[in-house]
Amino acid sequence: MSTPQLVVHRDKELMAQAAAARLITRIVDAQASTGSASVVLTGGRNGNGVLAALAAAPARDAIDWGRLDLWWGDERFLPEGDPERNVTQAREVLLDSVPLDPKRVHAMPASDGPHGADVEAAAEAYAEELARAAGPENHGAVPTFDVLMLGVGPDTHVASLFPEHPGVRETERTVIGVHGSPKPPPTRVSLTLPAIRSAREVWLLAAGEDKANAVAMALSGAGEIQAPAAGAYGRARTLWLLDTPAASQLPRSLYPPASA
Ligand SMILES: O=C1O[C@H](COP(=O)(O)O)[C@@H](O)[C@H](O)[C@H]1O
Repeated sequence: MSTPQLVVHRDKELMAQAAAARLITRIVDAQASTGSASVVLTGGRNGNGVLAALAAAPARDAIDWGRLDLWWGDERFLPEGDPERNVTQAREVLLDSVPLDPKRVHAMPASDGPHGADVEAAAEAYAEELARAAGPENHGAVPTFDVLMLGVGPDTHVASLFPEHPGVRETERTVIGVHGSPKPPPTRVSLTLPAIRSAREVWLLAAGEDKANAVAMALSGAGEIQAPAAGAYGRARTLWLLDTPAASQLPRSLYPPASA
């Protein structure tokens, strides 16, 4: 488990641009040292903000897009192409404009896919896809994720793991079907906390005043059942990327010294 590090940026635009710059560097470094990189994307406003900033960054051309694996932390279980699906939004803001290898874009199943409306079967299929990509060095059922990004909801949810919901208590499976999500749509697919915690680096993204309470709660010792974001950390690094409004309720003792 790595201790959370906080970086606070002036506003959400700068936070997204800085996170995109950081992501480019991380991907290029991973590709230089191992030949490929593996990144887990998040949906939501902040996740899409980072992807839009990445699309606009000239340095994006430093990435070898054909040697990048993309996975998702969660998905809204809706038909293929639905505008509310995280993958649809990611395609629109970035993925359709870069030369990815389609075989390396691991979208979570849609509700009109091979498993139909059976979200448990869809979750199991994604768990199998992850397991197939895992190597002997992974000691587990998921491949090495270089970076796993998570948006933080105003209620402290990450991926589709909601406070006090059954999914946040999962300790065995890597992927679950989520029923009765408090945030629409009610049916979702999500990585679990054990899968999230297998990542090398976990980056939590939160911008805006509506996230301030969640950020303060998750970083002030709340348990992961009440505050799922508190249970999201990486093996080597846990980075909270915030803007000033999202950091506004943090106790001064947690506020990073270099932030303004
Ligand atoms: O529904 C979801 O919400 C969270 C947070 O979204 P935000 O718009 O409040 O930043 C997101 O991380 C997750 O991937 C998504 O499915």
